[in-house]
Amino acid sequence: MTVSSASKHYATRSGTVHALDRVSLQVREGEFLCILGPSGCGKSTLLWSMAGLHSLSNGEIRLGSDKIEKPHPEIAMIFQEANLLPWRNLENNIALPFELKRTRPDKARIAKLLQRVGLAGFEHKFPRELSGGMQQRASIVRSLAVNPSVLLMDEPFGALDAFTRDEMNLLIQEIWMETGKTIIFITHSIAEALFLADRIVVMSARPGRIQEIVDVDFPRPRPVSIQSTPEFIARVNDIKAMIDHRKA
Ligand SMILES: Nc1ncnc2c1ncn2[C@@H]1O[C@H](COP(=O)(O)OP(=O)(O)OP(=O)(O)O)[C@@H](O)[C@H]1O
Repeated sequence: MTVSSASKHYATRSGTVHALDRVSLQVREGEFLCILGPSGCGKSTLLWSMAGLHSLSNGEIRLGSDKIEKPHPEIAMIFQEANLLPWRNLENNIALPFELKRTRPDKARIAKLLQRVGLAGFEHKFPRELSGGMQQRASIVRSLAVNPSVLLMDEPFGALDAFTRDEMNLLIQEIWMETGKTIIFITHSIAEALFLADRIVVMSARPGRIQEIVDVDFPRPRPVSIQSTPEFIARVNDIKAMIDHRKA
């Protein structure tokens, strides 16, 4: 995916908000890219534009030769909230993207994915009967069921408790290693970005710009315990200093 000089202004009652300023980025096929930055730096604006859910004021985003101006079948998005429909059971929630595309749900693929994320046997449960982590796993299945090549994740685990978040980070790492999908993942957490990413895009606050792109080369699979190693902590501090320095 290629982002070329993407800028976004929002017109509000109190004036124009300059949310993104000439952001250019080449996302490599199959990479795990994390976007890290303070609240309000335009991370969601950038991701939503990549999903074709927001239009840019200037610049363009492409997947291969396709210009992204509306949702694209190869690009799926996962939000902070699982956004399952409360009146549908899991199976019918996962079937929704197929219904929208007027195609038949790929039952074999869905069963495999449910098994993969530990939700086999829960097909007939309703969202209220599931924990937050389980709901988010279901939303991952819903996104992967249509087999997109790019998965956009907007702080998907931000609302979960620390243990569930660790579990979900391990799961998404495994899924990424197994499927080779391109994942673009927004987070506020330096540790989460370092745990997951091949590269971290550090953004600066308004107007949102790319401050720095950091390569992360810890070998995979990365265990949760890597986060307490001196090397990991040193990298967290490096990025923290980069962000603090920018504020000064
Ligand atoms: N629809 C909108 N109308 C007006 N201003 C908006 C709109 N959406 C976002 N903004 C503003 O644009 C800026 C960037 O917002 P955005 O949500 O992209 O940032 P973010 O980095 O994702 O923030 P957070 O981490 O808090 O979710 C913010 O100042 C926000 O208030």
